[in-house]
Amino acid sequence: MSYAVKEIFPTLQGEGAQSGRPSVFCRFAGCNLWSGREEDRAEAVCRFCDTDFVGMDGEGGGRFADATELAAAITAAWPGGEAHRYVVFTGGEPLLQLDVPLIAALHAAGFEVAVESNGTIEPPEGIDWLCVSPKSGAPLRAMRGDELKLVYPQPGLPPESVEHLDFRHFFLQPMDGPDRAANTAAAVAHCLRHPRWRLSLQTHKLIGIP
Ligand SMILES: C[S@@+](CC[C@H](N)C(=O)[O-])C[C@H]1O[C@@H](n2cnc3c(N)ncnc32)[C@H](O)[C@@H]1O
Ligand SMILES: Nc1nc2[nH]cc(C(=O)O)c2c(=O)[nH]1
Ligand code: SF4
Ligand SMILES: [Mg+2]
Repeated sequence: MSYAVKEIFPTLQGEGAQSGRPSVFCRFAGCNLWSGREEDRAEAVCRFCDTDFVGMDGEGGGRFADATELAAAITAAWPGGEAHRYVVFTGGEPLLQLDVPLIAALHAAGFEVAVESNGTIEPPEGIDWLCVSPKSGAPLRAMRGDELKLVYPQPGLPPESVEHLDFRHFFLQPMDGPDRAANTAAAVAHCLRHPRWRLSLQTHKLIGIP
């Protein structure tokens, strides 16, 4: 299978339990919950997205013919040595494209493989770190994983509705946008009253890195 990639870049994981970890981000093009076009946002299932995942025109983006070719590009973007290699597949929705051959090619190159998913698609075998971020109005099919990262608040998707699921970590991430300050205060208040939940800040935005 070939892969449509928006961008590939090294940075620190900004969110969740792996926050601060050196990573290569591979952002796939396309999502099943929004076209990515501003004129479609108001009618989309997911309306608060902070990301441009349209096209293949970003840094290191393009069409990759097979798993070997994409794994080589990700390896070339890794800034460190042979140890602690970590790739984060995101998007858009990475589980529209991530498959067993690509995971195998990255394992062969010495990477741990992490995924940021909206949870609507059953994940392939072999993912080392699965972050699921459910979306109100979308079916949730990935009901276990390493971290559940709920963008907060989402009308129709209260934390209580997902906190029984089989995850090691539960995070509330304040919804960025015009109400970010109020959303952050509300998330802090919820965590204090419901200590199963911890706060995830988008730390890359705070320090101005990608
Ligand atoms: C751009 S999404 C891509 C991965 C996947 N489609 C998903 O939604 O999980 C990456 C992460 O950013 C989160 N996110 C998107 N828009 C956000 C916003 N406005 N505020 C806070 N987090 C946001 C998502 O919930 C997800 O955890
Ligand atoms: N630094 C950094 N950390 C991130 N964690 C999840 C991100 C994403 O867009 O999936 C993201 C991102 O875009 N940048
Ligand atoms: S599911 Fe993820 S990539 Fe798709 S629109 Fe929502 S936040 Fe953006
Ligand atoms: Mg992001």
